[in-house]
Amino acid sequence: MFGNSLSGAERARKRRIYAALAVATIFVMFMWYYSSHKPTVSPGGSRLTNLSLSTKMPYLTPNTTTIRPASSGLELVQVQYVYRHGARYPTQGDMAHIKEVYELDGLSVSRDWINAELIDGDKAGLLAKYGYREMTGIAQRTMQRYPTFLADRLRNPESVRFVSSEYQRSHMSARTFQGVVDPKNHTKPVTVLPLNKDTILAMKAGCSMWEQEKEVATYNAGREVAVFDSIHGQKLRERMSGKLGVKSGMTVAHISTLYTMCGYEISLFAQPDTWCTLFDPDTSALMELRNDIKYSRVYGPFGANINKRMACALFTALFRDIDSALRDPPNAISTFRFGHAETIMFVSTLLSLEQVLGTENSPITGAMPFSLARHRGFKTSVIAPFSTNLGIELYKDQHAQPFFRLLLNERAIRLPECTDEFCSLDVLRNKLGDNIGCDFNSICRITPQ
Ligand SMILES: O=P(O)(O)O[C@H]1[C@H](OP(=O)(O)O)[C@@H](OP(=O)(O)O)[C@H](O)[C@@H](O)[C@H]1OP(=O)(O)O
Repeated sequence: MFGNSLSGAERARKRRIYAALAVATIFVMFMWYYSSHKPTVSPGGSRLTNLSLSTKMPYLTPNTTTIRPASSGLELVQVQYVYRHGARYPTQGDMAHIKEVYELDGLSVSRDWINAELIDGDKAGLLAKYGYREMTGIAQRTMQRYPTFLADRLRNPESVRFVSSEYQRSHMSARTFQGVVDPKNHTKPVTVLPLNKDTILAMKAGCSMWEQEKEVATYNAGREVAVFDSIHGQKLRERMSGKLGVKSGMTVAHISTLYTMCGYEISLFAQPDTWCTLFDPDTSALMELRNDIKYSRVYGPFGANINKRMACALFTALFRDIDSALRDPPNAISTFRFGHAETIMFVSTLLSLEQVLGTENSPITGAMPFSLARHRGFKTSVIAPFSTNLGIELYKDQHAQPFFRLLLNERAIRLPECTDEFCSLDVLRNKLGDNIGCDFNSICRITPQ
């Protein structure tokens, strides 16, 4: 009744069904792998990305609905924010590296990958279109976060101030932010700190001791990057040379520039379809790790001890304003300060925020397993993207006891010494210790041996 033998036609039909199932299975598996490894191709104009782009990371709008309002017993007295400027064009140094890649022997990419704006010296270091947009969006959300507080304070033009470093990118970020917060121009013009007097925003500029220590940090970072390149370089070179048609001469340093170019393409032009197609999320995270070997030593917790002091003049200014506000709350001054990537990295280093931001905080080395590195607290795409910002909110309770809350990139963070994000000001004052009232100039002075 149930003969074992199938007719020839039935056998052929079965073979076709099995073949179709096999093809479908392979297709489904490919689509799963591709979708989990390809960079997010954002809709036109959006800069959303799943790539880790280090200090060239665009500022991604946070979900600010997660910010808890203060409990009814806490009255907001003052807000102070410190920012890196918005997305900017490459500095002269980066433009030179980009030009070198454009001129690589055998480079074969389509014309739209060669973006002249990335090597236009007239634009070097200037705030870019998306940098203005970042600042506008952050200012709008700031107004929404403090709807009555800022409106009340702006009635007294003296009580909201804006300060920037001397660089155009910081100054124009401050002016853009001010234009949104104070459209009627009640407040004073942005105070621009001359570079040779700026100890709080472009603080590295005048610090000889840090400059001297930077040489050592850069040397140490170079040794670790060499270890990194010895482990990962071959695979990276094969991947990139194959994709770009470069026959020889591509170094890992060139690949680092390709990675930087991807960051600028996304941050400045919302363009994920050129150099960024060379990087999947894991490769971009690996390149960020290579960068963070350097940044964590030059500016971060794994370099010279002076890195832990470099934000002391800034915190002295912040606490000068906090103590003044506590003496006279109705006339408290809220200040918005606009600096650079290192401004926030030095703040993070002084506060040891890497311990808040990650579970792995051993020195970032060239041989660090990626499985460990992905959990590190010092990650530049988190701490130092364009427009990165740290806020200090000052409150007093019904007994006039002062409390503070920190926000990093519009998300509340809790110091390990605090039991809640709203925390006694004494905890922050004690944590900062003699960084408040420090003599920055003597810290930076090189004492003759
Ligand atoms: O993106 P990073 O933090 O590296 O930018 C640095 C600048 O370094 P560069 O982009 O050239 O690699 C650095 O410029 P440099 O000419 O001094 O090397 C600049 O001083 C520093 O403030 C960072 O620039 P930004 O203003 O934070 O974007």
